[in-house]
Amino acid sequence: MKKTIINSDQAPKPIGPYNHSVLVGDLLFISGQIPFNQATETLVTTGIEDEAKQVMANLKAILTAAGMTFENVVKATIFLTDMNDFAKVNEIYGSFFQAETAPARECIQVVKLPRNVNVEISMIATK
Ligand SMILES: C=C(N)C(=O)O
Repeated sequence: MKKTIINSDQAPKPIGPYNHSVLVGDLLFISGQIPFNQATETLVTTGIEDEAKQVMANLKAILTAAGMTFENVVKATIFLTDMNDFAKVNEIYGSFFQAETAPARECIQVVKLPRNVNVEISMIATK
């Protein structure tokens, strides 16, 4: 099995022993992204919509580094600290996909996320 590590300098530096993404065959496994803005080196704390937008921007940067787009995404996992944010996050997340071809997905409420953020999203994409 050949693993190719793909990182992006436009996405937040990993905060643990992981890489932004790992390509195995045609599958790209993208680590969960939190709302950290690498350009300003700050966490986005201005509300769940802004957090979700930053997470999607980080995911886009990693997809771009791998030569992919959101069109390539086949699976997503959304972690929320408050399921009451579901509708707001859905609206932002949904703006990146066509409903007919949107990836498979699950959405899970968790007690806590790294750096006390309110949303984290991981993805799997394919060439
Ligand atoms: C933010 C992460 N993806 C992590 O800590 O694993």
